[in-house]
Amino acid sequence: MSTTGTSRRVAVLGTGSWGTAFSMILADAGNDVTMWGRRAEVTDEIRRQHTNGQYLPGLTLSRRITATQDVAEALDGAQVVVLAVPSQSLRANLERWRPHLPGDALHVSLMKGIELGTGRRMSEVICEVGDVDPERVSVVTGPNLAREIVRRDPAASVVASASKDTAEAVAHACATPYFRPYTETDVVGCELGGATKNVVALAVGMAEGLGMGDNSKASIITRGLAETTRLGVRLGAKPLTFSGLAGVGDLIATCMSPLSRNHSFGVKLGQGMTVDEVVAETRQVAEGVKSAESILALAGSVGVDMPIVEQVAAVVHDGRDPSEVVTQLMSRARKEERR
Ligand SMILES: NC(=O)C1=CN([C@@H]2O[C@H](COP(=O)(O)OP(=O)(O)OC[C@H]3O[C@@H](n4cnc5c(N)ncnc54)[C@H](O)[C@@H]3O)[C@@H](O)[C@H]2O)C=CC1
Ligand SMILES: O=C(CO)COP(=O)(O)O
Repeated sequence: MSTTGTSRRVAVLGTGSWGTAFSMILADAGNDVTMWGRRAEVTDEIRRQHTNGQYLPGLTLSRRITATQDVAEALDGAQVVVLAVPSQSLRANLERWRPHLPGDALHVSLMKGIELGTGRRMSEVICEVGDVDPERVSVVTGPNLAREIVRRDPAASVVASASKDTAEAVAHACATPYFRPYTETDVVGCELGGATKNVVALAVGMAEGLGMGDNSKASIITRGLAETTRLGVRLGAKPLTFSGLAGVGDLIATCMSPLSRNHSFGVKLGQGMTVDEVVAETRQVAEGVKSAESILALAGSVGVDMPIVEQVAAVVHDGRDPSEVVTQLMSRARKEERR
């Protein structure tokens, strides 16, 4: 694999699917990567066998990638710190990691969720708890299913930061012949797009599990985009961000792919499993399950109507039957499409 970036020392905190796939991208781009993970069996396997069989079976990792359970070791000398843990665990993890975070490093969020209780985006949690300057924080988001990325199938993505220089530096560090990052300054729009598409994918999955076809799924995706844009614009995002990779791009990938954990979670709910049953057999994070509640609360706090998110939250938190969701959505008062 040819390299396209200047070599940097990168710490990737999180050894799940996306932390591992993104480490592969970083190594292919010429960087040296130290991953941090909680479980010795995973970090030992990455370090000794150059594989992560639980999350990405069949992948052989570059010798540029190593792994440790010691966060101080992972962060020592890191020029870029990549955060890839489940969104709802970020705050508690950052509280432990804070003493070791290199003050001059660029921080990159790979996470697609909104924090429960605070309604904060992940970059906000990084700035607040990690005490990081917003100009040194960026977000990588877009249609990037980890299991396709590790096949090195071509994909595009967005690196968003308040600082154009930071976005450019991070994009440079992760550009490879199969991974094409675009830069963006609309951090709010990119993070809301990434978090909300997971909830919409749950709804699309439910429709599929109930036996509905492509008209139904396309309608949910499109109306999901409308309510995502409504919330984003109210919170200061640029409307056009939602027609880009962080909006439509990620919605299409996540809502249509059987590789999406959120989509698959929704399918199982539609087929009649309970949330607890699906959680029990799901070993990876489906962020939309928690973000449905936090996004709904965020929308409520600024007076934005999000009927699809509301119905998903009713299913995953209040046990509403998915078939009732359809009736609820279809019986809403008719209105103009753009309102
Ligand atoms: N997998 C994918 O295709 C993509 C995922 N993302 C986002 O990346 C973020 C991470 O997701 P994945 O790596 O896919 O999840 P995953 O479920 O594959 O891995 C999560 C990792 O975090 C660890 N973990 C779980 N609870 C933890 C805790 N309390 N503290 C510290 N570590 C904990 C797990 O052991 C695992 O190593 C999510 O926000 C997800 O939405 C974004 C783009 C693509
Ligand atoms: O964010 C993703 C693709 O861009 C991954 O989606 P899932 O978390 O639903 O697998």
